[in-house]
Amino acid sequence: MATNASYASPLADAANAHLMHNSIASGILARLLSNVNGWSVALTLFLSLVAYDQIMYVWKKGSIQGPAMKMPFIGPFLQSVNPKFEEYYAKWMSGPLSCVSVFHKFVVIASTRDMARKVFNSPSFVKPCVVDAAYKLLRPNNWVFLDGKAHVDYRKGLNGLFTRQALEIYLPEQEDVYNRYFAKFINISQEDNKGKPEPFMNHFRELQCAIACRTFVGQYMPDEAMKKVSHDYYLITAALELVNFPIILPFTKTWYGKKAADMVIDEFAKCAAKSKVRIAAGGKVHCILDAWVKSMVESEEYRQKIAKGIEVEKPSMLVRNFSDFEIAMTLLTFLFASQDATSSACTWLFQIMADRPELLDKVRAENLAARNGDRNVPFSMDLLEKLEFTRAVVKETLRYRPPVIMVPYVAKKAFPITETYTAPKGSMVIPTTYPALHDPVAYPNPEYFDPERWVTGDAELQVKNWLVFGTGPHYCLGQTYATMNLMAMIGKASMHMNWEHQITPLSEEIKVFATLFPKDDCLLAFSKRD
Ligand code: HEM
Repeated sequence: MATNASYASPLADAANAHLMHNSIASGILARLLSNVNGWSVALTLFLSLVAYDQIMYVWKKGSIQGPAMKMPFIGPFLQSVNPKFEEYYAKWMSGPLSCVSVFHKFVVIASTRDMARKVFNSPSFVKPCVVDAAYKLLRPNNWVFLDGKAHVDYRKGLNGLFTRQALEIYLPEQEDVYNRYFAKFINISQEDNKGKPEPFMNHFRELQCAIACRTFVGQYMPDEAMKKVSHDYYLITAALELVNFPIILPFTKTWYGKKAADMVIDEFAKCAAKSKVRIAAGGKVHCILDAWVKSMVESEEYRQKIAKGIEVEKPSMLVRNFSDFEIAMTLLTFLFASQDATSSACTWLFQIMADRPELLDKVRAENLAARNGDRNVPFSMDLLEKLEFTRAVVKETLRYRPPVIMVPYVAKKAFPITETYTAPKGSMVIPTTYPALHDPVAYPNPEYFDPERWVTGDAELQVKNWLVFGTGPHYCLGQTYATMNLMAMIGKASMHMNWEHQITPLSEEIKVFATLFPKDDCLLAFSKRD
């Protein structure tokens, strides 16, 4: 039957319709595809990624200050390669919280004192991340990246290396370095330069590296190795930009930095091996490494006696045994934390004293009086503690030109910094120190260098603003040592040397090389003081 013959079930109809649609669609697709080539696919993909990158940026930025759009992918990467103090300053002034996005990194900057303190004091939300490249250079399993209890426990084992009693032991090594370097400075200025000033920033970097190495590892490191560490450390600093290219490419700054860091770890590991032998043989403690190794030996003896059931007094610092490599990694963090900051403070201190002779005269008079008129009296903690005005000069230098202006942290989870803004998980959150230290309420007339504010003024009471060494669980381990070292340095220099500063239009301008330095690298000429 024709009707029956023509009968088709609804299913069959649907299948036919589907086939028909398919053939139409494949026709359209074929026509579209005939216009598609590799380039248009790549372009579409690229534009989608650009759009995704922008949308994510705008979403993360939320209500805080920052550019409305970001430069696709790289953001202000080129600016961060050569950071300018003025640009940072403008960013801090733009609002209490502001942001940038460089490559995949979203960065939140906490500018005001209270915002900065909030970040420093929120260990349940943030942990230090240093900068990206630091993980690669210092190694990801370095103690400075530990968090929470593991960090507190590790740090407890290091605190004993920086007590007043311990710091006193390291003074003779430091005095020896200052004697040698001051003689060298005079020689450079008088013999090589015939009294003409030259930039001293790099000499100060070498001096501070020598001080650090002698304090950390004493005489275990030969002079030649120390010079190499000082020279190559420059490459480590150069590698640590706020944001680096994500992978280490050969012959880039990070590549050279990594090689230098490996070399420094290797040198420190050799020192650790030597110290273990010497201390085991009953040698005296001369440096931080010796003090640490000694506490390992004492802790081990204690554990063995307790295991045998012998009652003994617990050592003040109970630590486990560390391998030479572990010790070397930790010493590298000390160098990493100290080298740039102390070099910066040292450079400003010499410049500021030269530019303000009336203050240098006061430092001189105080140092001579504390040494009972004999300028050759060696360093001691008693002596340093008498130097009230010298301490004020050092503190004012650290306030006026804080070496560390920003401390990168990373948000471990979404971090509600204010009621209206939450930093997304994984973002870099950076508390700044400069605005708090130049806050006119805490430090009236903040652009004026005034040590008296620490003596007769109330600067000492402004503890909330004193962020030079950070605050919270990661505050600077070396702050007492650093302050004492700078006091010892400038006091001793004032006893034995005169120095002239050639002021240029760039002397008071600030350049950022990890820390702050005068833009002209501080042109000085030293001479012997009779
Ligand atoms: C003028 C010199 C120095 C300045 C301005 C300075 C400043 C700082 C700052 C701002 C922090 C971060 C603190 C935080 O996150 O709350 C820090 C951490 C640290 N500093 Fe210093 N520092 C100086 C010298 C030194 C020296 C000489 C050492 C020597 C060992 C040192 C060892 C450390 C260590 C180990 C940390 C990390 C502490 C931790 O994570 O627990 N610093 N420093």
